Amino acid sequence: MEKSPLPMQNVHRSDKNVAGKEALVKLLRWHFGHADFRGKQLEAIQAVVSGRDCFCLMPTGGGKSICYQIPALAKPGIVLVVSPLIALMENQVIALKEKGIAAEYLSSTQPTHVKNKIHEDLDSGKPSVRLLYVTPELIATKGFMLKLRKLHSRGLLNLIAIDEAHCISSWGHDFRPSYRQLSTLRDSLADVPVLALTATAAPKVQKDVIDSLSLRNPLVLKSSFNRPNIFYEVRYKDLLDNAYTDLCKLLKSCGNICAIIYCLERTTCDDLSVHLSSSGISSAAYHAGLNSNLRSTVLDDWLSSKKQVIVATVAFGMGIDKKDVRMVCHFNIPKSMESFYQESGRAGRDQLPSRSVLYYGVDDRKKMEFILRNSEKKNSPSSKTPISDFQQIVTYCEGSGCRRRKILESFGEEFPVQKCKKTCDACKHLNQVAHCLEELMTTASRRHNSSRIFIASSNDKTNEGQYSEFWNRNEDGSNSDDEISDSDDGAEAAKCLAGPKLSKKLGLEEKMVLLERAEEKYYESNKQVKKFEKNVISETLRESSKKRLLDELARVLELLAGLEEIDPQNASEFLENECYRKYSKAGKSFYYSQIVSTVRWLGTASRDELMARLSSVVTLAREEEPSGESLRSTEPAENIEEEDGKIYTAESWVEKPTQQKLVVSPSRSPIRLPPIPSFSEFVNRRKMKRSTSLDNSSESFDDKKPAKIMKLQ
Ligand SMILES: Nc1ncnc2c1ncn2[C@@H]1O[C@H](COP(=O)(O)OP(=O)(O)OP(=O)(O)O)[C@@H](O)[C@H]1O
Ligand SMILES: [Mg+2]
Repeated sequence: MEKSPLPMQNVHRSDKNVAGKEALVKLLRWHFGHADFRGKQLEAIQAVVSGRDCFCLMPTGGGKSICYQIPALAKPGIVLVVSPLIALMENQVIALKEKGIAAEYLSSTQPTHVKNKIHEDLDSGKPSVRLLYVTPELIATKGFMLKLRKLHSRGLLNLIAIDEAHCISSWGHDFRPSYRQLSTLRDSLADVPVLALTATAAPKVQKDVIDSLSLRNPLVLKSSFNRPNIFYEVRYKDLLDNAYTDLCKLLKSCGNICAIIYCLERTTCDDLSVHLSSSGISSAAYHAGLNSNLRSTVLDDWLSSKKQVIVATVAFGMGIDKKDVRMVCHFNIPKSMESFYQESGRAGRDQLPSRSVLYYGVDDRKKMEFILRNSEKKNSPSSKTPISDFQQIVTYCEGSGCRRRKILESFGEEFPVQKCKKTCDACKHLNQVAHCLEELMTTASRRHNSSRIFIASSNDKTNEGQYSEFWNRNEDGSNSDDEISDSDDGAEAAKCLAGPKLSKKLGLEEKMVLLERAEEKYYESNKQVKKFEKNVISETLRESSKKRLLDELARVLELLAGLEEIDPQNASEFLENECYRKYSKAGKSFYYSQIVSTVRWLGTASRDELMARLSSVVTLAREEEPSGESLRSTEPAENIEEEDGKIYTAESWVEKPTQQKLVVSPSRSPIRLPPIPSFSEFVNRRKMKRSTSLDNSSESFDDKKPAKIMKLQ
């Protein structure tokens, strides 16, 4: 739809009019339909329109885009917008075009003829484009910089807006090295005003951004980071019978809402999504482990409200502009207050009442500490200290007192508690939260003594007992910090959002090459004695795994009263032995993944499923130890099935529970071991499985229980 040019002609009459409130409000109403400016929008616009640099700190969803979109309409010429994600650029350009505003973006993903057309327009004496979105990489090219200089020399470069400016800072949560190259802008285009926009409130990031972009006497605008429409709440996993069930109930109690659930690991996303779907909640998993087509479908379904709940890693992040997200839930503790704020801030962009729920667990905390300490060790001492950032979010969860205040204080903003107006659990249910914290202390110390804690201690020097799915991926050569930030996923997500046409083949092939190399490396390094020793499943590890299973079993049996026939000690040994039998050859990564899956299964298994799987232990408790004869005749069927190419997971046991009463002593069973797949076999199976599920995904994504696979990528 083309808008009449009337309001623009009005404001172009004189410079005074250009920066005048009345004229700017007119543009806002005319083009965007908003009644008035919000927060500091007007100040930012007036500053840049009158030629001053500006640093604009506004919360997520605060309306930063308007701060450079209105200047593009207020003055002739072009506003150059630097954006970190193609998806972000594309979304904004589409939205602007729908409003009749001439906007374009330039990226390597566009067809050449489209790019050529934009360049022709820029080279013409009177370009029609008002907002040009580009990547930081393009700015760094000589050719494009030359073009900008030409535009500038013709008086056509109005403003340079750096969106998501925190990406320039290594202190920021989304550091992009390519943003560093933007520092050359000031040298080349000295007198073009620069507007830096971010929702990252940390003072060190702010300073870094201002210094890196060489902003001159910038107008620094900071809006309050308070999001009054979000209710903040923490739930304590250690005090819940089952966090999955709790989340399910919570979502159901809210009706058919649109929600995001953030998880640390891809497997949790898959698991949780299956669990929610089986409980009748329309949900889908989203993470970097899915191929780009599937991610695109999941995202489209969620954006169009076909799916209500998206269960994602932090790959699902920047640039997601869905206004009616009513709940953001962190199923695992995030790595910093900054991340938490950004992610929870995706709720309630329409300013309507929304919720942030964080499920806090002591195990999760220890796991994250472990990962962060590892990444701290890898980084140089001068870089950021993730552990100290992490402490803030731990205090948010473990401390009493207003949650909102804790968030705002961590950003250096003072916030009197009475202003919270009972919009966090700690202010609304003071006694209840205090009671939970007390109980948490007792439970945590009891559990610590019983050594059930997942990662024994973050300061522990030994490797034993510190294995998580993250640890597995580390072992396979991946970078744990990448896993937390899923930093590559940003670009992947961008490609995915920008359209299925974008290099999907390339991604897969590249991935395959990398995986094959990883496989070669794996076997090569396996030749080394040291590495081999590292991969051996030690007795200590087996003991700690048994304990972990025992603790979970004891908890489950207490919950499901009436299962006295199952002796937890025997049962935990049986389950551990199952894992050992299957994966002793493959090494501790495989073995431990299986233990983790089994523990997870125990947490969700029904009475019948438990009885079916542990039937041999039940019998064992009542029967005499069998003779060697009977051992051979009772080989379990599920192992034979697995040789037919099934993926070896705890879930495959769950889906096909044996009805046979196995009268076997687990430690003496002559059961045939399933073949251990090579790395590429494993990956190929995954690939085949995915493409099959992709074929069926449109009609039956929900109905299918995706087979759980071990984390190797
Ligand atoms: N003055 C205004 N009045 C009403 N709505 C507004 C106003 N300014 C912006 N909005 C709306 O607020 C929403 C968020 O705007 P925008 O995407 O610019 O936020 P942002 O600050 O860039 O957030 P993020 O940090 O997530 O990128 C949009 O839907 C936009 O239309
Ligand atoms: Mg924005």
